[in-house]
Amino acid sequence: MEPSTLDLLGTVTGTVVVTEPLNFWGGQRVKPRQQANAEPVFEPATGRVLCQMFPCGSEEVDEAIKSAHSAYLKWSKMAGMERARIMLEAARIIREKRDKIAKLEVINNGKSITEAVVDIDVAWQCIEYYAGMAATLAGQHVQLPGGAFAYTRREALGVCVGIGAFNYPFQVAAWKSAPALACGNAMVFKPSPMTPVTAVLLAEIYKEAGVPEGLFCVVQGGADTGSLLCHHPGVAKVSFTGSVPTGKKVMEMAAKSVKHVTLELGGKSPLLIFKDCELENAVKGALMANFLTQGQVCCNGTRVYVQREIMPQFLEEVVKRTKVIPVGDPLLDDTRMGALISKPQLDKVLAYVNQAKKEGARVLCGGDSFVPSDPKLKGGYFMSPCVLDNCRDDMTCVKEEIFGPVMSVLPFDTEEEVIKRANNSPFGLASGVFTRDISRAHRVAENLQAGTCFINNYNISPVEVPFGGYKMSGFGRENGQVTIEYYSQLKTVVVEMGDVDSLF
Ligand SMILES: NC(=O)c1ccc[n+]([C@@H]2O[C@H](COP(=O)([O-])OP(=O)(O)OC[C@H]3O[C@@H](n4cnc5c(N)ncnc54)[C@H](O)[C@@H]3O)[C@@H](O)[C@H]2O)c1
Ligand SMILES: C[N+](C)(C)CCCC=O
Repeated sequence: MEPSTLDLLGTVTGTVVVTEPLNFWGGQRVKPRQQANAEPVFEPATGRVLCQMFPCGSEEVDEAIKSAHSAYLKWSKMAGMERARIMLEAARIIREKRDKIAKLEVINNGKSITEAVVDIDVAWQCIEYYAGMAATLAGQHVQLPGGAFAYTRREALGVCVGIGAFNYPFQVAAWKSAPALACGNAMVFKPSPMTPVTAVLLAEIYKEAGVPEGLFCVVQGGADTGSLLCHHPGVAKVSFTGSVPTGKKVMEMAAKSVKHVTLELGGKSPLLIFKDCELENAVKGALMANFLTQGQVCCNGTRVYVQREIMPQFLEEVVKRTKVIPVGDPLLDDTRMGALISKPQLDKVLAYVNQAKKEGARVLCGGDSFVPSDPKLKGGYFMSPCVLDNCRDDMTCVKEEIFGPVMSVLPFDTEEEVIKRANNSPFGLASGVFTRDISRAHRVAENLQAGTCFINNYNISPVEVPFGGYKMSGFGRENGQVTIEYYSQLKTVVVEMGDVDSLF
């Protein structure tokens, strides 16, 4: 038997090679049927090939969906308490394997181990949270005239597809599968082709916990495989996390057979810092809003509006702290920023910084590619975190999602003005406000057009609270109680107790 990927992990950056199959259905890893279109997957910290990703074709997608469907038939008939018990066991196994899963996530994604450990914790917490909800799913009883009555049943949808982005590979798989499974659905999950290695671990964990074979399947691939999933007649719902352009295509494909859709898309979120804020917290909040996962976070507050009177103090402090962020080997405990996902992504982000300079922004720090002193990291996709000043609302760096460690800072004068400017964006994923004025904080939260508003903090997303977008950042929600509604449907049963009163 081949050693498990997790056994390979007593190791350091630059040494892991993944050779095991990364597809999973029918209760086991499945070898790719054809090797023709293999794509190399890179370790971002070194630029070395970590593994090959073999995209699934139509027969493989079909097999996975059939396998998921047969599991769904069993799983959806189980009591909520039975499903909960198995999901709690899955959460326990993830907790037990947390450090190893986190390590593999770092090797494939490039984020720091400190962050990856939190991501894996959030993943098991999400499964635990929805396990707790599985037994609470219930309908309503409605009394009708003449002793008749009706009741509602909250039923599963069937086979749901999850399509993930590269920035939170394991966590996204958990955020999608946990509510899906709690409601009695099965899921076929397709990770990003750049981060294929950890979703299959989740599949193995669900299996070990006792789900029916096929309940959580993994198919690998990019746009073509994703499109096969979105068109497949055996799929009831697509939950997509990714960019706006791809999200539009997913919605279009799903519309052809009227599938349910959840879209978790991109953002360009505003963070409003008022002069009455607690400045040190506001600076820390701005760093949290911009530099997690090398800035590749959908809800990042990348438009930082600072009230003019405190701009000099804010800039001095934020630049001082940005300059000392330790960038380097993501597997080291002291590292706080690892490598971007790919060379093209690094080049794209650096090009955004150059464009910003051409349009009149001033680089206060960072914005260059970075080569750590450790020779094994010389081929990695690192850059120094960047703060841009002199920004205007019409600049590309303020309008477009950069998806890299680049903070754009803009001055403002009044509350009314900054709310208008903050809302002048097609995106609406998140927002934030720092102020000591409690009335202002809630007024601003009410008036910002975004799915989340953080008051006096940023980028904390406990699994108990819903997460999702307004406007072009998408619709539907992940996490929180409400997500149950996005993975279930309501059946009404009407019961006559007397004779039929026919008009004919
Ligand atoms: N709102 C959220 O919760 C959230 C979370 C993470 C990332 N994101 C967004 O994701 C983007 C970055 O991730 P990315 O670069 O992986 O996004 P992407 O849109 O390039 O890819 C996302 C996924 O879609 C798949 N895909 C590509 N073409 C497809 C098609 N035609 N049909 C079906 N699937 C297809 C990809 O293979 C990948 O799995 C950013 O815009 C970011 O803001 C949003
Ligand atoms: C866990 N965060 C930081 C809220 C990120 C959620 C997923 C967005 O990319």
